[in-house]
Amino acid sequence: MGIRVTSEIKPLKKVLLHKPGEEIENLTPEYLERLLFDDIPFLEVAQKEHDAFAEILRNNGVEVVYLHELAAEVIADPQIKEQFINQFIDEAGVKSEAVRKDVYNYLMSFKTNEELVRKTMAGINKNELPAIEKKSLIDFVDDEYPFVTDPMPNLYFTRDPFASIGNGISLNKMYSVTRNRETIYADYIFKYHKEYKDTARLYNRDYDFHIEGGDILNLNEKTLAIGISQRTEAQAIEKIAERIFFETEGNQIETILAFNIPNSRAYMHLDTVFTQVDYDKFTIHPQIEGPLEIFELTKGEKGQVNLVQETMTLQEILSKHLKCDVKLIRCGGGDYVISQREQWNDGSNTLCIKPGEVVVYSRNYVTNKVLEEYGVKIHVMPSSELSRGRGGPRCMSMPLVRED
Ligand SMILES: NC(=O)NCCC[C@H](N)C(=O)O
Repeated sequence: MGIRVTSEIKPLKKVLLHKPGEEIENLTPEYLERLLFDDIPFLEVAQKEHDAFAEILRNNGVEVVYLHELAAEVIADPQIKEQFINQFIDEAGVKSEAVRKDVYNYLMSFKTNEELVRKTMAGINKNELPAIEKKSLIDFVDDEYPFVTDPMPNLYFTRDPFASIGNGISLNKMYSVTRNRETIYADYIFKYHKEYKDTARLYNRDYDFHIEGGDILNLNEKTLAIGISQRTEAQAIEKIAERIFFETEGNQIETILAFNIPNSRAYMHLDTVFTQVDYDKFTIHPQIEGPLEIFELTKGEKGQVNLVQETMTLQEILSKHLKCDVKLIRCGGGDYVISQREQWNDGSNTLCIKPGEVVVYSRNYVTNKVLEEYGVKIHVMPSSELSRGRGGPRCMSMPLVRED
């Protein structure tokens, strides 16, 4: 079936998740900021919350697939496995030949490929490897840093490393060093997995400019919204526009809307500040109502992308492109303190599983009540630990198939 996603709201059929694992237990206060966390979640509870999320999806007819399982299926081929491990070691920045050999042997020693993949995600502590016989200078220049390969604690935000667009994907170059390593799994899945290897790549991880999946919203089959944000550069949007309009086939996108949003962590991605919950309803961070600077990119003549700059409110721009009178539902209702608090825990980051039905975090109870008042059906998931990573249900899911 491959990838098929042309909307934010049509019935969700298949979704990619990653249940957080030991990578979370490899977070320490010193390195939190670099690893883009604000706190250390309690893994056992985070996993239970994540299972509850997956259960809600399954109970609503969604097939759930896990990142480590797809990656393990790919490396069932011994040659691909060897290539994967070597590339993983390169990208983890392991320099010493002796340590590279140890990491290679260690990863090869796992009984199952799922365990191997999980270990690459979790990070390898120095004390897991045999003490190396020091030969080259680099082996002597030891330091206090505990890891040979860093953990990837943000992997449970499957929304960001790649994004489904029509029947293609954008395999992203991420803003941060830590998250860039996450895209290796999608790289292998979209190169080698029998179900996904023919998927068109509308962007690639080796391109120059950064773009992340949380900034990419499929408004409808003809309109894509992308945030120019802390995580996504304007040049990346121009590049993906060229790929979509001129260099790839099979998508129906006619307009790309580039939303210029503030460059700060509070507005990390476009889906941090608004998500669609029904044909004509969005839940939003109250401070994003605008007027906003928006650029409309369309297919021009002779391989040129046409660009029109507009200043419009969020309500006006969404109504124009969705051809209906869009209602914006404010996170936290109208109250300043509540909206700030619930926005901090991704109150406007919902996962729509069919028009008018969304998965939400329990802790955003004020916003959730407002959603119900607007007639939106909510599926509430527990949220005390997962929310510490600063992402909500949309961030924690990558739709692979939505009904047309
Ligand atoms: N789409 C999203 O907003 N994803 C949340 C990502 C949170 C993660 N800690 C990050 O900073 O990248």
